[in-house]
Amino acid sequence: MNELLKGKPVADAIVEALKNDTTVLESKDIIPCLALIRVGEKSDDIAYERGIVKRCDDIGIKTKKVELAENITQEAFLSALKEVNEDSLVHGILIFRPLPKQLDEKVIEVSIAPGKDVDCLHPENTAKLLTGDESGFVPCTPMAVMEIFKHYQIPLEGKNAVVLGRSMVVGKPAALLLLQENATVTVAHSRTKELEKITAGADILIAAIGRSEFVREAHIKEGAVVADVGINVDEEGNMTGDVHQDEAKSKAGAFTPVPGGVGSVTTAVLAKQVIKACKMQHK
Ligand SMILES: Nc1nc(=O)c2c([nH]1)NC[C@@H]1CN(c3ccc(C(=O)N[C@@H](CCC(=O)O)C(=O)O)cc3)C=[N+]21
Repeated sequence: MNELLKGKPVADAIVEALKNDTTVLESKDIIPCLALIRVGEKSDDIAYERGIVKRCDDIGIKTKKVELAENITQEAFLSALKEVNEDSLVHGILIFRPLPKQLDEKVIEVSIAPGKDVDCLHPENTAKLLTGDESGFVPCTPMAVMEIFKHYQIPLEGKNAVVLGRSMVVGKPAALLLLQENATVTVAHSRTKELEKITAGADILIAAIGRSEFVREAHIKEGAVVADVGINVDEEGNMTGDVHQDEAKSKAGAFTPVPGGVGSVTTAVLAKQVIKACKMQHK
């Protein structure tokens, strides 16, 4: 059996639940609002921004675009951030990354209001993720993977899960979330020896290395569940994942397509966290 784990039904289910929330909030004259801080005009930031705005519009979440010049100083950036931190009409803040070199991400991370940090930048939220404290926010992409597993009722307890990649945005948080669901977790990365042997033992494989079609047939255990987090765009504008789709199709038991998989759930998870932030701020 080979199941395609499409993102759309997962995103639709999340969105339906959120629409109830926005209706209730609206009856109390509260409009949830997400501030999007973009520095410069990078095409992948703009692609993500477009997806976020469309999703938020549909749910009834307001978006406030904060567009800053590519050469903005650290001081000016922090003052723009302070403004949305202190704006009581803004409930969530997302900063597109990576930021240009003149900006110090370490300082920016601790400057975002933790209660509005829907993308889990602030160390207070990463600490909550580590300890399993659900009052914090989780990075949207690994959360999207977990929502897909939940929706398709993929058992995780006691399973061998291998996360390929160790970034703060996907790999590390994915490992923690899988651990919380009682999987046995291995984190593999570019320096891992005999990588194929390790991934080929995985019941659950999460590919988050950022290399187009890196995961081939030999990496995949027969019947495994494969989640592909990669969004790679080639010169012709075609989107590919970190997994070779045809080879996953012949070997995996279930896998997420690209496009139309994890990426399509990410904005729904982001919206969910904005509603969570909004509710917390109006308690
Ligand atoms: N703090 C932060 N978090 C990010 O996750 C982040 C970021 N900054 N900066 C930019 C990159 C790039 N990125 C994209 C996401 C979706 C599409 C995209 O095209 N999504 C399609 C669906 C893709 C699919 O179906 O797989 C859509 O929304 O319709 C592109 C690019 C996120 N990033």
